[in-house]
Amino acid sequence: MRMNEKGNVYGRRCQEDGAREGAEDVRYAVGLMSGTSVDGIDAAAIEIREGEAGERPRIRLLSFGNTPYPADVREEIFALFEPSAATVDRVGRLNVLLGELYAEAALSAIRQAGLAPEEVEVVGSHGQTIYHAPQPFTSHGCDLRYTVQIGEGAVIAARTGIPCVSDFRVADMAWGGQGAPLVPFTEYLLYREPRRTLLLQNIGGIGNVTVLPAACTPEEVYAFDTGPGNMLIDGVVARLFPGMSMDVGGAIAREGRVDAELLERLRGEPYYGLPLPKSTGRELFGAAYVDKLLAWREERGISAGDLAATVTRLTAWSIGDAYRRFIRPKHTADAMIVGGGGSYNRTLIGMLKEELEPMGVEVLTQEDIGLSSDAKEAVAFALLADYALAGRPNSLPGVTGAKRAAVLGKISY
Ligand SMILES: Nc1ncnc2c1ncn2[C@@H]1O[C@H](COP(=O)(O)OP(=O)(O)OP(=O)(O)O)[C@@H](O)[C@H]1O
Ligand SMILES: CC(=O)N[C@H]1[C@@H]2OC[C@@H](O2)[C@@H](O)[C@@H]1O[C@H](C)C(=O)O
Repeated sequence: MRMNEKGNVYGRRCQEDGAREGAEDVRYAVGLMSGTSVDGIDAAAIEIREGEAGERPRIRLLSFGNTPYPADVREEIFALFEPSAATVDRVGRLNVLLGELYAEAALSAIRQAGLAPEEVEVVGSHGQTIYHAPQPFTSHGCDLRYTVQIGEGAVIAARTGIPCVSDFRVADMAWGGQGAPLVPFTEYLLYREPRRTLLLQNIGGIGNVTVLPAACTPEEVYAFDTGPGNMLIDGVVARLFPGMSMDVGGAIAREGRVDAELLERLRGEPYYGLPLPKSTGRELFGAAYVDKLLAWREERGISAGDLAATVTRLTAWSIGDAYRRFIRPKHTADAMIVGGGGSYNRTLIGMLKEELEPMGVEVLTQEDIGLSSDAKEAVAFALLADYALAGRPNSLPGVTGAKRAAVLGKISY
């Protein structure tokens, strides 16, 4: 497991705070996240201290690492995004293989944290989304929606000897919700402030934003997917720059020129205007969308670098557009804190500042506030699992559109 530099820095900060406390008032949990960018397995070991009633829990990151997927596994995941290829036997095989890889990543994070598996109360594993269908369809008089995350929790529990909470999204859908985004529940717990309205923007494969109005109650939080995060940038770079899977630091886009006409066409995507709540994924912004982009590039005769610059600008624009359209009419934000791998794309962050700072929103990254952009979602799934294991509701129905809050996650002992 490659330890993340920021995770180590955070770990050192924790050490400086003093030795970890005894087991009575402290719990340890591990969170595993494999997101839509399919860059591998993020694993975080955290310490949770329960506050007094009404207080927020206090979290410390003890270790964090990202284990890239083996190349053949990554290829198989991408293959299964295509529903006709995702036959039951292929999905079944990958489900148990991912369970094994997730268990290894969890054990590695536990070792790095200096813990023994017996000290860890729960592993929360998001799994790998291979299909997400939040728009309801009707069958036999029932309104149905579905989402598929694989990486068998029973395998994780068996290999680690620790209860595992997995498959979080389906319970929210069972109550009529989008099943996403789920991280806002933890953002409400950990980031809300009495005087400032904050936007927590994740730029992973998909982009999603959480609005935490100053002194908000859980009911006042709202969140939604803004559109592509790094998905189009990665898609274009992988197809046009052999051997590359991302625009490291935003170097390619920095050299390119935005094609105004293509940008205008891309802004017309209906998703951006859809009302809340809403969520999206590779079903819309995946391989078929990148094929379309490459065809338009040919048609307009623009360079590979210009296409990368154009989709980077589109991504920043979609986040600014989401603020203008859905947030500013209700709340004036003081700051946006960006997390996810997109934080490391300096060109994207620069463009995001150009979008938001003229509207008075300061743009910061998780690192700017002393945390880790990489670790944030893995930490969130550790905390969601801690709630699930205790049978405590861990969802925000106002965010997902569900009829009620629920205990999300299935427990494998
Ligand atoms: N140094 C870097 N420079 C530019 N981009 C980077 C860098 N590091 C990571 N990224 C981008 O971040 C992506 C991974 O982000 P992240 O791990 O947050 O996504 P995810 O969790 O898989 O997605 P989601 O949150 O949508 O489920 C990579 O695919 C890449 O595009
Ligand atoms: C179905 C699915 O996996 N959705 C992811 C995806 O990646 C980002 C965005 O789209 C968000 O809605 C969600 O993940 C985060 C972790 C969430 O649920 O908050």
